[in-house]
Amino acid sequence: MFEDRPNRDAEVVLVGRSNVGKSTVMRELTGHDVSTGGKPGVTRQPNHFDWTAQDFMFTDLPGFGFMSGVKDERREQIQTDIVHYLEEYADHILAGVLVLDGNSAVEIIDRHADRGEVPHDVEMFGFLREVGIEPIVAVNKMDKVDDEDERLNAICDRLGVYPPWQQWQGETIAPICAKRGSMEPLYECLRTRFHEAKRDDLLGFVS
Ligand SMILES: Nc1nc2c(ncn2[C@@H]2O[C@H](COP(=O)(O)OP(=O)(O)OP(=O)(O)O)[C@@H](O)[C@H]2O)c(=O)[nH]1
Repeated sequence: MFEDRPNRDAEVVLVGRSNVGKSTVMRELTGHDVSTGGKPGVTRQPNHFDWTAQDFMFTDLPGFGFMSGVKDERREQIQTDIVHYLEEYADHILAGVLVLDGNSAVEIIDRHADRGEVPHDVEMFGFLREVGIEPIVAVNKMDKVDDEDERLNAICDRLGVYPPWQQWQGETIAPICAKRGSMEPLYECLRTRFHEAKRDDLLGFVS
C-alpha cells in the first residue's frame, strides 16, 4: 500500500496511463515543478501537493498501464495499490481527474477492446464511478488533434457518456493542452465540483 498520505479532508486525484501528461497537468494545477517527460512510468508513488490551511491536496497517482522497465508483478501491485487508495479515501475525494492523451486514447482503447480486454481507461472511468468518485476526463494534448469534436465524441462513446461532448463541458469532459497552459476547461469542471461539495473556499486553486 502507498505510504505517507497526509491526513486531509478534501482531495482531488489525477489518474491516467503513463505519458499522457499527468505531471504537466499537475504542474499547471499546483505550480510545483514535478519531474516530467523522459521514460514512461516515472511516477511510481503518489505525489501529494498539500495545503494545510485549506485541509486540501491534489494527488498525482502513479501511471497505470504501460510502464517501461517495470516487471509485470510490480506493475500489477501498483495497479492494486491505486484501486485500494481510491476505495479507502473515496469519501474525501471531490473529483477523480482521468487524464487521457487526446491524440492516442481512442486508438489505444479500441486496440484493447478488439482483443477482448477491458481498456484501462474505460475500466478506471467505471471504477471511479463505482466507488462514488465522479470522474472528470481531462483530454490532454489537444494541440495534436485536428478533428476536435469528432475525437471528443469518440472518447465519450468509448467511456459510455452520451455524445455530443459539448453537453458535458464544465462538468465531465475537459479538452486541455497542459503544455501550453490551456487549462480553463478543467478548471471549470473542478469549480463545479468544489461548488457542489460546498467547498467554495477551494475555488482559488482553479481560477
Ligand atoms: N503535445 C503535447 N505534449 C504534452 C502536453 N502535455 C504534456 N505533454 C508531453 O507529454 C510527455 C509526458 O508528459 P508527463 O507530464 O511527463 O507525463 P506523465 O503522464 O506524468 O508520465 P508518467 O510520469 O510516465 O506517468 C512530455 O514530453 C510532455 O512534454 C500537451 O498538452 N501537448
